[in-house]
Amino acid sequence: MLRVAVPNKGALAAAATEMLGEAGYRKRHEQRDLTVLDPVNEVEFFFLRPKDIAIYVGSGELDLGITGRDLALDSGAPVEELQALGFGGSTFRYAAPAGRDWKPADLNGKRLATSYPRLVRDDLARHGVEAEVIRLDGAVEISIQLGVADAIADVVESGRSLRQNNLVAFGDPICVSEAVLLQRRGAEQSKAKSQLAARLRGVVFAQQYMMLDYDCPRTLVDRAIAITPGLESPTVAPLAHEDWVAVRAMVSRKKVNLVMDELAEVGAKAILASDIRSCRL
Ligand SMILES: Nc1ncnc2c1ncn2[C@@H]1O[C@H](COP(=O)(O)OP(=O)(O)OP(=O)(O)O)[C@@H](O)[C@H]1O
Ligand SMILES: O=P(O)(O)OC[C@H]1O[C@H](OP(=O)(O)OP(=O)(O)O)[C@H](O)[C@@H]1O
Ligand SMILES: [Mg+2]
Repeated sequence: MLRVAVPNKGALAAAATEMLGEAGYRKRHEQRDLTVLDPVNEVEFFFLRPKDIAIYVGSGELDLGITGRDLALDSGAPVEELQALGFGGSTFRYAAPAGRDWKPADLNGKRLATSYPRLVRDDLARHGVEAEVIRLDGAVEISIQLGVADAIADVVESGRSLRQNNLVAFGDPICVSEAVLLQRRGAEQSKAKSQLAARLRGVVFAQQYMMLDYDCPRTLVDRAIAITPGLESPTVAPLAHEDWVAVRAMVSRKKVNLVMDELAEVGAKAILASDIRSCRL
């Protein structure tokens, strides 16, 4: 039985559960359940705090875990990424009161509040900066106003929390994070583990692509398939009207509207874009 850790609350929990559901695994029905057995797929899921997940996986007690890259780095646990999962994206950054041009070197001798002390200490050491790291559990942005810190290092997603507190981010991001599938560093591969990773990869790819179907005059098909080359090659199928063909190709979700505009301009008709739920490439 494969033992897999999943975030039980916070920013990653809903999307992680959703992705596992799309990949064909059993979902938990009760928010408070700490374990779910999926006998069909021979997996047991453990719903844990995202901060703790890398520790369980690094110790070898659990085979796989889903958590944030930043949280995994901060734990210091010996884990490695098998697959980036494309959700829970954020950057982890230094920030300080607006109105001054801050640089990481300015943190020397300052008090720096964060919920990710190891990630921050490692980065300060890389910059050769000596600062006092103050560990807080959350609401870190308010700590400067309340007088316990001079600067912070925190998760930035939209940047709204920084703006609301009149703070500016500075320096390169300490970490560019997203949710990741982890295993213990150097752990042996098993069929069960690679199957779960492949299923999640299938959902990640499916979310990044759309399926495009359209009809195209036979004379224009070369121009059309240059716009939609697909992954290997597009499907071109005959239609009842012999002057026309049907084309089917996967297209990057981000570019799909642009591609549809170009196809329409070339003379394609009945251009349909549909979601892909999962795939194996
Ligand atoms: N807007 C966001 N706020 C916090 N974490 C985010 C956000 N967007 C993505 N993340 C990622 O989610 C993970 C943090 O999740 P976690 O559940 O610990 O934080 P949280 O949602 O702030 O929960 P809590 O405040 O209860 O600790 C990190 O990997 C972080 O990069
Ligand atoms: O850039 P933004 O889109 O504003 O998102 C980032 C903010 O969201 C999170 O806080 P959360 O609401 O989880 O509160 P917390 O600080 O108490 O964890 C995170 O810690 C940042 O404060
Ligand atoms: Mg938080």
